[in-house]
Amino acid sequence: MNSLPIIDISPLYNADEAGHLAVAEAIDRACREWGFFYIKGHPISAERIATLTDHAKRFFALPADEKLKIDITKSRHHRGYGAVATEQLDPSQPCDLKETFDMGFHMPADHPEVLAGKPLRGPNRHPLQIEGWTELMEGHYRDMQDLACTLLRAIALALGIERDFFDKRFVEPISVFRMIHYPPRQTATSADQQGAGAHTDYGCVTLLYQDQAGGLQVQNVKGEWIDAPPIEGTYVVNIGDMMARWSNDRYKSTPHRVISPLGVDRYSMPFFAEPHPDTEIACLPGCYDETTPPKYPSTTCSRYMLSRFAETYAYRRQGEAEPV
Ligand SMILES: N=C(N)NCCCC[C@H](N)C(=O)O
Ligand SMILES: O=C(O)CCC(=O)C(=O)O
Ligand SMILES: [Fe+2]
Repeated sequence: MNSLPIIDISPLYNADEAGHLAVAEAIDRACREWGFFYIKGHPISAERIATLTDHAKRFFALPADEKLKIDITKSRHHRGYGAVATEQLDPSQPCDLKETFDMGFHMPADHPEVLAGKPLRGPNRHPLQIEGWTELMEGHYRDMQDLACTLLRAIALALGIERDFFDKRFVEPISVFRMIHYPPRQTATSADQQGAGAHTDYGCVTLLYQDQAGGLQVQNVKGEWIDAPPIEGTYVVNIGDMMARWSNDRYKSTPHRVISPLGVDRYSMPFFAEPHPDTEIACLPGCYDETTPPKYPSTTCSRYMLSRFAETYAYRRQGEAEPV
């Protein structure tokens, strides 16, 4: 078994319970065996993807000083533009050869949680130079959160917990929508300067749109890297570490990486689904018993996320005060 499953999730959008169950079972199997799968039959249109891609290309083509007006390393709330080498997903490798735009759940500056200085809470920082950007991205963020919650309801069904377990926890979430530009790799031998170093994701589930350039690789059970090639009209979905903790490793959080293609630009757009920051992440009922006790101590979403950020962002590692 060396290729990732493709699951048609359209039955989740109609009322037939048998259809929901069949999809939940397919997702359950994929999460146990791979922690990775493709979905088709989702509601994000090809036009939406085309518009987003056009906006991403326009943004990343701006001069550096324009992009750096929303520099993420100068954002108190972890929003905005990350230049090449801002992030280092694999600490044993050079910094990632990619630039990024990150947005989250928008909270106005006068919101009580923002005034209280709660980590990761605050307003989005959009590139105002690009007309229509803010409306497009804020609408897409809501649509991606809805899609994530639809998948999470199927996961809840598979895990035998209340169907709305995750919906309740994803109110005012810290989910992130990110756009990524991977500049082309110049020579065949520069494969070790990775677009994204090997890592596991931090959150619950990640929903990834990738363009046709290729380069995403996933580790199989034998530890070999296999390609997760682009498949038109699909999203790649993967389990993150918080879901692995919640499910006591019933669901795998699988290492993956991006080897930038030679001589071509690559664009991708992951949505990292992460719950409300105060959510407790502790082994779910039904995921442990006497023979398999909980493997991870309980933590909270925000505590866990901040510890992971500190490992992969050089500027957060240096013990600098939170920037403005
Ligand atoms: N969730 C947030 N905020 N992510 C921003 C960094 C993305 C890196 C990482 N692979 C990840 O799993 O998150
Ligand atoms: O760009 C991709 O295809 C994957 C990116 C990724 O794994 C991440 O940002 O966590
Ligand atoms: Fe990832």
